Amino acid sequence: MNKSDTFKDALRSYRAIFGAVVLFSAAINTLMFVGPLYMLQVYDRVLQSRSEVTLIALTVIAVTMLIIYGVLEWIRSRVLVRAGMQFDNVMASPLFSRVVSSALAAPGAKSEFALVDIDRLREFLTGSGLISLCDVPWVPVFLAVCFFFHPYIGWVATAGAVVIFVLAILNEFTTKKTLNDANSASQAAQHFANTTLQNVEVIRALGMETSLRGRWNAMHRKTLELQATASDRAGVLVSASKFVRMVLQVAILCTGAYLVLEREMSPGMMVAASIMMGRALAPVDQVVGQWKQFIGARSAYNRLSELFTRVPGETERLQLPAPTGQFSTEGLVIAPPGSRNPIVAGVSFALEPGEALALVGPSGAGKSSLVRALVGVWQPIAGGVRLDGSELQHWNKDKLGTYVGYLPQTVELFAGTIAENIARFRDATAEEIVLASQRAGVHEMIQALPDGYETQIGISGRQLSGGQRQRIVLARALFGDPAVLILDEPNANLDMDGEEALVRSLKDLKARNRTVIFVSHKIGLLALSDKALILADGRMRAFGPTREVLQPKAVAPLPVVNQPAVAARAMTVAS
Ligand SMILES: Nc1ncnc2c1ncn2[C@@H]1O[C@H](COP(=O)(O)OP(=O)(O)OP(=O)(O)O)[C@@H](O)[C@H]1O
Repeated sequence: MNKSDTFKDALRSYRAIFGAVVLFSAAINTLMFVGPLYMLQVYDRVLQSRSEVTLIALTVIAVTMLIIYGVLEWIRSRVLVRAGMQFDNVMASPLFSRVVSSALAAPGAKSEFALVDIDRLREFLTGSGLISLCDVPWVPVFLAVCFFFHPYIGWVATAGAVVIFVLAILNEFTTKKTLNDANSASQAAQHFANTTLQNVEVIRALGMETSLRGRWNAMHRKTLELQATASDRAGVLVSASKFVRMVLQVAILCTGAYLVLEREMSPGMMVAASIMMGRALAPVDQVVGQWKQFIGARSAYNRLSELFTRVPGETERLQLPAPTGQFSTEGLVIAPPGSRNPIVAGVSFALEPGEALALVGPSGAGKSSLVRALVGVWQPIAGGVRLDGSELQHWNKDKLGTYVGYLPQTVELFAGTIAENIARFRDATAEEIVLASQRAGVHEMIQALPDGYETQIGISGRQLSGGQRQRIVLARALFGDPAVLILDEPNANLDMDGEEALVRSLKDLKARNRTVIFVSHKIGLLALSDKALILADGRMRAFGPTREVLQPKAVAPLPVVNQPAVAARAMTVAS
């Protein structure tokens, strides 16, 4: 059962409000007749009869109708504002989950722009864009009234509407591709700038600013050039359509005056017809003016629709009992997201609660890739990973995160306080946070900071040292006391104190029957492992009790290139 199947399903909840807006637009457009009718009556009745009473009565009726018109406009805008909020309520959470899943499955797909797309679509649907669209069906009604005044008037107004509409279509054809290209170029430039700015220190230290600025400038200029081309083309057409409208005003009055002279129409009808044609052309004109937003909203809709189709919603899982920590893999084959070329193949092992497994192997052997599959961020292309006998996919994703603690090779912290980072931004008590940091042996270090647990850290915790960050990330992994801990090079940035704290944490985890898997070549840590798995060239070369596996003779024959590296590594750790 899917919580939210597709984007279109989610949009359906917006239908009732959309229906209300259409109804309001219908009432508002009906009240548009007040102006022309008033003119007609004043010219043809009041001026003819010279009756002030009629003028007052007509004016009172017209003003009353216009008050209703004003109130309806006001209610329509309030309804649209609330619709925007409801749209956001329905869409925001499923969209965010899909953006995360999409970024995992296709890291280069710039999925984060979906969050901008949703704003663009909402602004169109709940702003003047939708109002213009709702007014368009009234164009034929206003034109029919023009024909009712006189066929000549009707034809002039229809010709005007057709010319303005053709200009709108031309606008679409001449600017659509360029605007889309400009949009993509702008996204690419923004993505480049975002990723570049994450590495400002390297940029400054290595003197890369000029070359990177040149690259960004080129991308930025391309966007501007495309936007300028589109705006130039659109500008010609928008000016042409304004010119056509002015000419039409003259043409309609000219036709009306001619018909009055010919006694086929009253002067009141001439003025009313001119206003009526203005009403008929206004929505067409607005749509021409809104074209750019419309194209933007339509591309946003298409991209969101594609995202919601490509990334299915989270399937609701049965709540499985908290795991004891049995962890196993069978014939695991792993490829990076979006690829079918295996990086790691043939990994099978089983661990009982309380056992520690060391993953060893030369650089590029596939250890981090294996770890990504073990924590469920990469889906295996064959085989499976089981926690307490159930495939990882069968566990609720959020719950799995609390049962399996993870320390990635690249230490990333999020903007917030140390306490929030350790608590994984969940609601947590101070006791839970302190317990996790005590278990990670980092409580004293945090307390020694001027703001302690409330220390604000930037995106990558810049004011903390590499070792401090790594120890906080270990506390984050230990938060909630997960049954399984998977640590990718947990000692990479640690000093002696940090390593001692890590060894104590691992001993404590084992003593409390937690299952631990870690990547490391440090003898101090390997000594704590019960089992070892040697990975080389993406293949499992050996698995078993650490003492047996890390004897040189236990390593299966390796391809010529990697044999010396792994053998040397195995010799080192075994000595
Ligand atoms: N996202 C990815 N897309 C494509 N190839 C990848 C991806 N991540 C890793 N690889 C490739 O997979 C291989 C194994 O990389 P991995 O990072 O798993 O090795 P490792 O054993 O952890 O190395 P190290 O000890 O240096 O961290 C490498 O050849 C790497 O280029």
